[in-house]
Amino acid sequence: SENTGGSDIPVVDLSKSKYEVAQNIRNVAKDFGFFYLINHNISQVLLSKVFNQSMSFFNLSELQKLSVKQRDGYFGYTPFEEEVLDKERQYNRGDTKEGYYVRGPFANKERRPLQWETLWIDEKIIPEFKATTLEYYYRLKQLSLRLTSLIALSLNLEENFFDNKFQNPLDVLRLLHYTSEPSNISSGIFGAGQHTDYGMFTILAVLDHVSGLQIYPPRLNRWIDVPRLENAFIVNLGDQLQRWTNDYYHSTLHRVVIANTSVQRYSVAFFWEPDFECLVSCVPTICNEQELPKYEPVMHGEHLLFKFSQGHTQLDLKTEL
Ligand SMILES: O=C(O)CCC(=O)C(=O)O
Ligand SMILES: [Fe+2]
Repeated sequence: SENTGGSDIPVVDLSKSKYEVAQNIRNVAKDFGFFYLINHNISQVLLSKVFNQSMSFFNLSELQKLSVKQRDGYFGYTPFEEEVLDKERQYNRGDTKEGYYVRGPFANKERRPLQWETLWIDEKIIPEFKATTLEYYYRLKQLSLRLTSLIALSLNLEENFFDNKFQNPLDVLRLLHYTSEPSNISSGIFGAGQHTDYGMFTILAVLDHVSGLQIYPPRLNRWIDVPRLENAFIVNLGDQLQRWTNDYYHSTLHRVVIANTSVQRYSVAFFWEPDFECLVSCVPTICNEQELPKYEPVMHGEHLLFKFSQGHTQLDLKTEL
């Protein structure tokens, strides 16, 4: 049985040998699609700086935040209830959270679909914001590359199997802030509606002990809590990894349910997304004469645009296609 760090969720320990880690990932990817990641070498000092910057940003006036509001061609601020992750259940109101998407610039200069620049908050307003969030963004990029080669190993692929799929990755960091309004499942009020993530995987950091994240692992058929684990990231596998593995690895449904609490919830998610042009199809160590692909190949950018337009209905993404 897996080490579960005191909750139902397994732990993957990056201080072990890469073969042990790969085996570990393989064991948890199918039944959970979620794991805690420990010994990831990202300092708690940097993490608390990121959360401090996040709080400074979300504490600004609505007017200041709206000055960097997300618009076509740019990443930025998404106001409360702007996003609706689960239209079916959230029939009445969007997610009770606000967010801020940030990422570094792309190496290739010409404007490409979804290679959006970030609208940065003025450094006169929050001096350290850009430097701190970008430092964290680049650290998580490195960590994601490492995790990507471990996932390749876990699938009996060459460690560099995915490298050519992440030449201009569409990765993005998102700061999130939830109001203290309690969720109400029957009224369709959620911190974040149920969804799966769109890319290869997501690395999530949660501030303090404000829980609320719940997942629906395939084998359990019920929602379980994912409490915060000290010094650990929460990693969840996304749609494209499920597709690459012909459903062997699972992109697990999750949601945020805010309990009645006086403490507000802050989290930071790093979404690890392949290149726009990356064609995602079943990997050769899984699909063969016996096992046929369940899915047509899909271009990652098209999947991402589709999902993005479903959640952010106020954005006009026509020019991206
Ligand atoms: O804030 C969280 O804990 C989860 C957020 C999430 O699932 C997402 O933004 O995709
Ligand atoms: Fe998510």
